[in-house]
Formats: sequence, structure tokens, C-alpha cells
Amino acid sequence: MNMDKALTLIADNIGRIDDYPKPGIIFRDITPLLAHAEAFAACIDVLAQRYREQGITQVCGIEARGFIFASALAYRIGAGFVPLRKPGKLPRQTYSRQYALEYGDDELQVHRDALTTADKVVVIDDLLATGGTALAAAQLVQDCGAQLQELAFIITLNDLPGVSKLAQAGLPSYTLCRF
Ligand SMILES: O=P(O)(O)OC[C@H]1O[C@H](OP(=O)(O)OP(=O)(O)O)[C@H](O)[C@@H]1O
Ligand SMILES: Nc1ncnc2[nH]cnc12
Repeated sequence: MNMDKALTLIADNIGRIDDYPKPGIIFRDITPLLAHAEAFAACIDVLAQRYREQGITQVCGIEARGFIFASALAYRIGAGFVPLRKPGKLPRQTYSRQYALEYGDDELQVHRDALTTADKVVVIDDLLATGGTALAAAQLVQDCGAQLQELAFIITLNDLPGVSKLAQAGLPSYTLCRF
């Protein structure tokens, strides 16, 4: 499938729910995309095409929706998978970063020994909104001393400051579609 067709198929299979989980929020729902075999495969194919020749050693996925895409991509490009998890889920010593969300506060953690200075990393999440989650993820990769190649998202929300927040921090990002 060519790139334009793949990106259109992906965008067309993302749902929209108004006023969820709070009034004023437009929720972008990836569950129709995941259930559509061709569209889900297109996400992984486009990302794999971008990252397979870049010497990526580890794909970091952000809990929970980021895990779905990150683990499939890791398998596809022959890299490892490292989970960036919500607090209290990882059993060994962690680095930890707190952040503000579009609707609430949260924290991400990574095992301190999950990445080393030898690792070249891509961070994957389903969606970039305010950028708080992605910035925390990037900081965790850097806390481990690994090289962060790029952060990639299935969806970027145009009217929220995620892209500019990452750019201001000098962090390159890539997205499959924008709303
Ligand atoms: O750019 P931001 O404003 O930080 O928001 C984006 C984050 O919000 C959602 O995760 P959520 O914390 O809702 O968790 P989930 O994946 O477990 O549903 C989404 O999956 C991103 O991780
Ligand atoms: N508008 C939104 N839709 C889906 N997931 C989100 N995570 C943060 N903002 C979101």
C-alpha cells in the first residue's frame, strides 16, 4: 500500500467522541483502528519503514495505549521493547517523572537498567496532546543515558501545544495523522 493510502486509511479509522471523558474534550478513539486489520497493519508498516534502517535498539512504549503500537513495531524492526509505566508497576529500581495531562496529573517510570548509553531509542505513543506525557517519556530515556532518536505518535492534536513543547525541548517528533 502506498503512503498516502495508508495514512488515509489510518485517519479514517480513528473515532471521535465529543465531551468524553469531560465536557469540552474531543476524545480520539483508536479502538476502531486497532480492530481494522489493514489499518492497524498500516500503522506498524509506516513506522517500521521509517525506523528500520536507523539502528534502533529499543522501542519504548508509553502505558497503556502506546504499548499496543510499540510492541508490534519492536517485533517488526527487530528491536527490544521497554515499557514506560504508570507508578507502582515496575518491580526494580526506577527513574520517575511527574507531568500534567489534558485532564489530570500522572507519573511515568522506567527501570533504571532498562536502557544504557549504548541504546538508540524511539518512543511510541498513540496520541500527542499537551505533550506532558511525551516530555516525561523523553526525560526518562535521557535519565537512563540512552540516545533518543525520535518520538512517534499515531495522532497529534493540532490545537494543543504538544508539538511546540517537544520542539522547544529540542526533541524531534513524527506523527501519522493530525486532528
Ligand atoms: O500529550 P498529553 O496531554 O500528555 O496526553 C497524551 C497522553 O494521554 C493519553 O494517555 P492516558 O494517560 O489517558 O493513558 P492510557 O493510555 O492508559 O489511556 C494518551 O494515550 C497519551 O499517553
Ligand atoms: N483528546 C484525547 N483523545 C484521546 N486520548 C487523549 N489523551 C489525551 N487527550 C486525548
